Amino acid sequence: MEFIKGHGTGNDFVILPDPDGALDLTPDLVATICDRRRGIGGDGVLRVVRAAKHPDGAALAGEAEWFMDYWNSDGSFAEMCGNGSRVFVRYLLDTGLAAPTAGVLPVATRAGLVRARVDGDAIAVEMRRPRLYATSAATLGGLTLPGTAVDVGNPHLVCPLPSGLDLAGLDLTRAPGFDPALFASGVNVEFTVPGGPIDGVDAHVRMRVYERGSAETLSCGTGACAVAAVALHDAGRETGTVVVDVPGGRLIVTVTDNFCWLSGPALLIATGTLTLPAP
Ligand SMILES: N[C@@H](CCC[C@H](N)C(=O)O)C(=O)O
Repeated sequence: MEFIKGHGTGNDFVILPDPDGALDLTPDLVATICDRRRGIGGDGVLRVVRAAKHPDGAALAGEAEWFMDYWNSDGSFAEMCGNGSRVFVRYLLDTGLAAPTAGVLPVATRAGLVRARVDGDAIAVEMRRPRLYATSAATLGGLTLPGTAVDVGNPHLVCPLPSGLDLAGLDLTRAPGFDPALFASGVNVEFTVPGGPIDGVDAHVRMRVYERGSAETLSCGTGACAVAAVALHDAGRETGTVVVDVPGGRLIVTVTDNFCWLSGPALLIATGTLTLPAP
């Protein structure tokens, strides 16, 4: 079958066009496709299905033609993927499968509807406003790092590093520990340090992330939204614009009273034919 490879700030995805939802996509198949030696390699899979043809998208079929069926590289589902939705929209636009109406293209996801806008080379998606709901902690090596639990449709734990601790020095080859009572379905963990001042924005943060289901990635869009919401909250603000630098580039997050805009580059880089394993 045809596949397309794309990425947003280095968060890379294998796109599988499956308009009628006919493909028998299993966790094992997703894990094989995402394997960087035995497969194509990616942080996740974006299956492109008509909303009406997928049980998780059907309720939104009146509002969006296409459903982003997102899978993590280990074959688990996630409710939402910020960078994935931006790459998904790039694919829909470049192939002509969809076109914006009045500048806006809606996409159905497991976390509800996201609305996308093309913004020069960047694609911006409007998602739900991040909800800060608890304090918790991550453990890493011998460290216990306090953080804030944030719901962006999917779960996040944002841990600002104490001064003196270097972001680049963290060993994220292993999963950080977290409180399973608070995060029963697992959590994406972001580690942050302040960035230098940038004119015209309310905060600037640098982050690394260990994603649920995908290990360390070069970027996480929903993670950037969670980090921005915590940075604004710590600055005594509820809304504003935050520059979030990830290892794979730069994302801009704008939190409004009701929504959160995530903007950054989204590129398609290759197409090919995937030979599916014999059943
Ligand atoms: N990289 C994504 C998030 C993907 C899902 C996440 N690993 C989860 O399990 O919640 C993003 O850009 O938001």
